[in-house]
Amino acid sequence: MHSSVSDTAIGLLQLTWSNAFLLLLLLVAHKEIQFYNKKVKVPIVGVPFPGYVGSWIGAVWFFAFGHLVVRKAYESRKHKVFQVAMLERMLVVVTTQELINEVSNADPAELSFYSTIDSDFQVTYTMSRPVLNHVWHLPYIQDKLTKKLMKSIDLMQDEIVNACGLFLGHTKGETIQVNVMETFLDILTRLSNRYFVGKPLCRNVEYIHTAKEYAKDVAICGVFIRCWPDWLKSTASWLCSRIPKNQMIAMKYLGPIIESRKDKMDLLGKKWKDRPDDYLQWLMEGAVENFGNCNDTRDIMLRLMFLNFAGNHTSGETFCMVLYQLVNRPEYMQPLRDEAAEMIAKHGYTSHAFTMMSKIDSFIRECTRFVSLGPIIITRTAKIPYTLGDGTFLPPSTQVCMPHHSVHNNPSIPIYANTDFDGFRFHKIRDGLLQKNPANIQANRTELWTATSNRQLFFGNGRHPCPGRFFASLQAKMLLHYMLTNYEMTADVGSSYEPHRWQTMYIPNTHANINFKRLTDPEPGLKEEIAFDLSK
Ligand code: HEM
Repeated sequence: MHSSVSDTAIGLLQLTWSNAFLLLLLLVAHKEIQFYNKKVKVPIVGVPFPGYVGSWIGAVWFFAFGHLVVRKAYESRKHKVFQVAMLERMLVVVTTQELINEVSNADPAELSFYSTIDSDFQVTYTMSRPVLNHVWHLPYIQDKLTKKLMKSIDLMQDEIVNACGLFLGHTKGETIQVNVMETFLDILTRLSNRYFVGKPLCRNVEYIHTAKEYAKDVAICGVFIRCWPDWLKSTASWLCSRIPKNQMIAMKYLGPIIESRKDKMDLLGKKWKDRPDDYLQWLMEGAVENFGNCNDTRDIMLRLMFLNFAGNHTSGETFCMVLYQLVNRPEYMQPLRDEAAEMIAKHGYTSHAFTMMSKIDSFIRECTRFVSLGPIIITRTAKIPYTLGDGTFLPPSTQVCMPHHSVHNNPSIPIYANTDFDGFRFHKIRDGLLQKNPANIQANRTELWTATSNRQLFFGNGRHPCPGRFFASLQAKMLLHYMLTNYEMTADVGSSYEPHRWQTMYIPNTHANINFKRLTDPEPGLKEEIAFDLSK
């Protein structure tokens, strides 16, 4: 019975009618208990009529048209707080700036981020519970990982040159058409893993495939497992065999590296001068700091895979979303190239030069505002009975979130007054400030993509803003700059660049292609390096 969820779905079709009926009954009973136990007294939107049957119809409707339900309710301005019916639970949405602030900044003992992650991704059955129970790995992301990238951008550049050469072509004049999602998930996973585990593992095809698929498998299995009552979850998780399989593959590669590094740490201690400077090493040293040793190889592997879960698909999907907008708006390409060339001429090929590329930052942020990765964000779970500032009572286990895509398109918020696409919207704000006062050194930091606030929610806000956002931002800018400089990118006339939208997700179109024509000669040694990597 060891098969993936999709295999299982096919297997379920072969079940007898009586078994299928029993399964359906269990699901219905589970939803009924969920619906009545967590009844919140706020208007339900997107349901044809109130009550249990209405919530079922609403849930099916929300599955298909969740983005429209949320947008319509937000734009109607009728409710400060509303709720929507989902297949497995109700979801409360707050809409005012005050309530968005309140929920983002709430005490985690009252409105919890980790309980949401646990319940959405069923962490106990997918990524392993200890990874969430004690998040000692977290500070290494915002602090060490970002700093490492800023001071060693040569590693990122080296990986970008290699990955683009391999996937997008390295012969001058050659045009290659690629499937964007597949290709850029591979590229982004390789780039991040250069800093997570270093070379050569970051170029190992099987490891990168596993690191890339991990997030998708966890997300799909999380949705599948959470539909079942608690007592059936471990049986349900038994059907999600791709996660243990991926963990085994990750262990096959990471286990020996961890063991050999551990031996050196034991042998040489602080005298080990040329120790690797990557996330894996920081994890091992963090384990020693926290527990006196790093003997739990599996726990270290799981934490590294957690980072792959958190960082790869988010970065990959965001980048695809940006590319789709760019090839459909080619008039932005030259101004982006010109600004990048100007900044590099002024500041050298440094992280500072990329910080100063205001137009690229603005363009990326505008794409994420205009398209986005889903209608809602920052979901929190009530750990205790909680009363919101407007008096709305949330029983324990209620999930509450905010409609970021609607907020980012709300014309009554001054920076979004004109909601049409304007790639240089945020650049113009910074430029305006500098025109008024050229000595204003803060101007360059205003309204950056990585900023978080109650009107810029893409990376979260309040207590749990994404700690990987500075890494993701610099990585995306460097990759985009390299592509603009070395390739002509054109839309494929046969492709649709509309995202797939369902329930609370927008996924950049997985079938879309883009044409890449190499404009420059390959970097010295690139052909040989790629040939060598491929021959292994
Ligand atoms: C464009 C890419 C990315 C996007 C859009 C994104 C978005 C987010 C969001 C929305 C949250 C949750 C905020 C909340 O609910 O309050 C989050 C959390 C998180 N992100 Fe990212 N992220 C990205 C890239 C990354 C990368 C590259 C890493 C790691 C290197 C990373 C690591 C994390 C972690 C560990 C958390 C959990 C934070 C915590 O426990 O407090 N993310 N991210």
